[in-house]
Amino acid sequence: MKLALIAHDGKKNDMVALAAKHLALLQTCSLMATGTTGRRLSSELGLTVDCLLSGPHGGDLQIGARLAVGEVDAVIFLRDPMTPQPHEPDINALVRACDVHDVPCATNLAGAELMLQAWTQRA
Ligand SMILES: O=C(CO)COP(=O)(O)O
Repeated sequence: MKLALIAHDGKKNDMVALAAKHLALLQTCSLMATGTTGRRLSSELGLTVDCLLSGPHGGDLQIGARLAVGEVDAVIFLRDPMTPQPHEPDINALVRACDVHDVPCATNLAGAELMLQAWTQRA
């Protein structure tokens, strides 16, 4: 599975904990992530992650571009709904691209858990 992982700063600890919980599955995936998220997953969990640009510098758009050409199977995007983001248009573009291309996109922990549990049962 080609999985994109993204977390806003207020959700990065949640992302690391989620990935730690599902480490065995994620080790079988081809992972990409926005820069800071990816570096944390790599350094703290030893995951191999294709780290793109940081979100505010275009990382969401890079993932969206890959998704549009079939290079992303699913997205976990732990957004922080309480903190305004300078690159809100990029975030909306990525979520829209998921809807346009019917790619599953979990934007909170509960949805991400369901997604990863479903993938674990299929694996
Ligand atoms: O801002 C982000 C997504 O919109 C996340 O980017 P980073 O993983 O580089 O912090």
